[in-house]
Amino acid sequence: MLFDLSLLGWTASRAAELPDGTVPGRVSRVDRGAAEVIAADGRHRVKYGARVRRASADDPVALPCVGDWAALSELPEGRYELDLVLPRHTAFVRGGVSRDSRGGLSGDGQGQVLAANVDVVFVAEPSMHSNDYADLGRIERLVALAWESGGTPVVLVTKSDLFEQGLDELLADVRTAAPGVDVHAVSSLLGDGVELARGYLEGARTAVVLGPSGAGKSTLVNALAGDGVMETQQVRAGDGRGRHTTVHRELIPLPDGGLIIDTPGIRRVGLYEMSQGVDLVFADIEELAGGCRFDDCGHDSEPGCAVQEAVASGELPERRLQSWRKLQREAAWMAARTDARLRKDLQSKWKIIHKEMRRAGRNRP
Ligand SMILES: Nc1nc2c(ncn2[C@@H]2O[C@H](COP(=O)(O)OP(=O)(O)OP(=O)(O)O)[C@@H](O)[C@H]2O)c(=O)[nH]1
Ligand SMILES: [Zn+2]
Repeated sequence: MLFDLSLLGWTASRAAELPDGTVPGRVSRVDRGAAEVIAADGRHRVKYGARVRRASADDPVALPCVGDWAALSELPEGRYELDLVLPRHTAFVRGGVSRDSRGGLSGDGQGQVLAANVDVVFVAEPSMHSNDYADLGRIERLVALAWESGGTPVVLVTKSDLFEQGLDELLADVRTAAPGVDVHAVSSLLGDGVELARGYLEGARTAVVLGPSGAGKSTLVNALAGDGVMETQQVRAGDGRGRHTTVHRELIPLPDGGLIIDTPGIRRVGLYEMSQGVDLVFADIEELAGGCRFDDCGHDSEPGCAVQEAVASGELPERRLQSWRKLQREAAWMAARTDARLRKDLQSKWKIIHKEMRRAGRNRP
């Protein structure tokens, strides 16, 4: 099967980053030291070249991850090797935090990239969950994660068909929790809002869907992918894996271009480092804070606190301030546990790689 890479997000500016003598491929899945990539001539399973192995031995952030664009070099017999990960435009990075058997948390200072080059982050929050309404605090948290990744959040209030009345009021509340972010109601069941969501993928953009279990993420992905998912299953059936094997695709190309990344890692997103993301979600509080008497005001009981005044006057919902406190604490906690070097290394590493590639580009015959 042939792929039109431009439908997978390949662009001229990406092409300029590709070293001579290599071909591009997009990582659709990784496991056990190898990746599945989609190249123009089809899907391939590829091993990592020496350069990738060396870099990732020092730092797991250099490991290929789903969504990466990679430079592949050709081996005999039509096989490829993954030579280089092209610069990531966005990345979901998780600090090396794991839960031990006793439920405690430990950080090993090693980050991990869960997904790369995600343009649009759909934050799916059910309009109703059991008997509860949409959880605004959870929306704030996931929108912060989305900003932190470098992608653009879009909030989808799912299962909107469960609401007969009051949906507009609910959407208005959700908008206060996500200032500056598009908010839409979606019912995958009725098909409402699905085309609106698809619109965000125009121009071959890549999306993920974040949200709690039962939010309707899979149902939405299926509604968006439609025939696309069927097609990938047929391809899989063709390679002898049996028709009825459920294949969990992690990078799903949509029929009209655009892609959805759906990985267990992204689904289980818990804690990330997210200091900047929190600031963006609480832009209203940040702005009010400009009027506080003290620069380092904690908006608690400090005199001349403009944030407390706004709560008192009803301008700022008390819930927002509580939510801000909670996420601030979490972000500080994460920052203490995530190797601060990680991000710096990540940035300088890409700078060096960029420079190397530019030099290589100039020396092209
Ligand atoms: N009423 C209604 N139910 C929906 C809608 N979308 C999904 N559901 C139902 O909600 C349940 C959960 O949907 P999923 O798509 O599996 O949810 P998920 O977010 O993928 O859940 P996890 O896989 O656990 O993360 C299923 O029973 C769906 O049929 C919708 O638009 N309206
Ligand atoms: Zn203050």
